Amino acid sequence: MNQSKEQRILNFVLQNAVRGDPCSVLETIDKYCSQKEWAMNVGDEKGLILDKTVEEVNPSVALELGTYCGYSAVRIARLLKAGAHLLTVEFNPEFAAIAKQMIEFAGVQDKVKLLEGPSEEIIPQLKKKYEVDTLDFVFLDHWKDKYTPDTILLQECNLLRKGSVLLADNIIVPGAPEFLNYIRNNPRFQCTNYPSHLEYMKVEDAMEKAVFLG
Ligand SMILES: O=C(NC/C=C/[C@H]1OC[C@H](O)[C@@H]1O)c1cc([N+](=O)[O-])cc(O)c1O
Ligand SMILES: [Mg+2]
Repeated sequence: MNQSKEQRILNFVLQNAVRGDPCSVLETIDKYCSQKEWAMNVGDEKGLILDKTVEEVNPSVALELGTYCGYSAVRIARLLKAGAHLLTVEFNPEFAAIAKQMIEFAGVQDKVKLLEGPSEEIIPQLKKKYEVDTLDFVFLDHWKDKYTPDTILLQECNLLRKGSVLLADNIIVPGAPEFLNYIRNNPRFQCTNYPSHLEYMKVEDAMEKAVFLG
């Protein structure tokens, strides 16, 4: 059976990146996906916005929704301080299997917990099953129509505290209009827009940062 694109991306990393070097893994994925096959990693341009936000928040506990191949999990984990960790949620088993290998090859597995399943099932388990008190940082990059219901669910599960930072990818492409409307009209969030470009393309995209005001 022929390989998936995600398997080809992983193989390219295993053969060309430096084991245990997260930056090398990121560069190698970006090289493959800009030169050979496009894939929906946050990429190097929007990745810089992600980096700056993670460095600013310096989270002890971070959540990512939509792991895919693990590019942004590696990107986030490489910046986490000692003792901090990232929980990343992926419901597609094939993607989760690829991401697990990607995270281990990058050497950040001790900082990342990959949770396989639908976000709406996992979010309500974070406190009891995954010993989360509150989340300092949340990266939303999964199905765009799940950004809003999952943001509401995070609040209902008391997983956000005053100052928790949400960062959402793909505000323009594929777009998350309902989320943008929800979050920008919600007095409990302070929003900032970061114009950028769709990964590996000359197409406009943007990220939206939303700080929970408690
Ligand atoms: O659908 C996108 N992401 C959501 C992926 C959602 C889920 O697809 C299967 C897997 O469970 C993954 O989590 C997406 C799509 C594009 N795009 O240009 O089509 C660009 C992006 O950055 C994206 O994150
Ligand atoms: Mg995305």
